[in-house]
Amino acid sequence: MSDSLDVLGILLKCANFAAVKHSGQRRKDPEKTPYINHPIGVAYILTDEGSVRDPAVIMAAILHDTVEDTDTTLDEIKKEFGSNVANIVAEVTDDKSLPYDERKRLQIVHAPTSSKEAKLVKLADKLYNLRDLEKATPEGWSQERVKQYFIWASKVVEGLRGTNRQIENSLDEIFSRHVL
Ligand SMILES: Nc1nc2c(ncn2[C@@H]2O[C@H](COP(=O)(O)OP(=O)(O)O)[C@@H](OP(=O)(O)OP(=O)(O)O)[C@H]2O)c(=O)[nH]1
Ligand SMILES: [Mn+2]
Repeated sequence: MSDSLDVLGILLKCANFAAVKHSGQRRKDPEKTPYINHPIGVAYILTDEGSVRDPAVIMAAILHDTVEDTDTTLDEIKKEFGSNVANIVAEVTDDKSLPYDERKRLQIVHAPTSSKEAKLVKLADKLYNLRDLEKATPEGWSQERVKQYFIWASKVVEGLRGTNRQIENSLDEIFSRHVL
């Protein structure tokens, strides 16, 4: 009982931390959805669709864009949530100082050698973003850019396979509609 309460407490600490860090940020959809909907939704894909129960993976999912997109540092994540969670977040964090094309290329290169925990977060992140892309075109994106994102995401997912059948099946359904 006290163990499960500890997990609940730490998960809500994570959700609160991410909400504070992402506050003020919006998604690129026409409704300008609060950004926090994305990390919460990625974590929910893992529990609800992927049947993932590892708290470190769920915590990393909630935190997965804080270092990339806010002033959060990996040291801060390590201090608040431990090195296990911080290491997963590090694996799913792009180096924003690199040019766009290089960042995108490195995701394809690094996918196959990622840890299982990082692969799970990456799979759920891609599934969430591809579902968003099917719903609405992000502000300022051309149809060609949308098409290229589907193709690029399918290449990243190639390197993440053999990790979670349910999530991979959902991704394959999307790719069958968009990637020839
Ligand atoms: N589809 C979609 N994406 C949106 C929306 N609003 C924000 N995003 C974010 O945009 C990112 C994809 O856009 P890009 O231009 O390719 O990437 P960039 O932000 O790294 O420059 C995703 O980042 P990410 O989560 O770090 O993932 P990834 O693309 O790096 O895998 C996604 O979360 C939206 O309305 N729809
Ligand atoms: Mn993300």
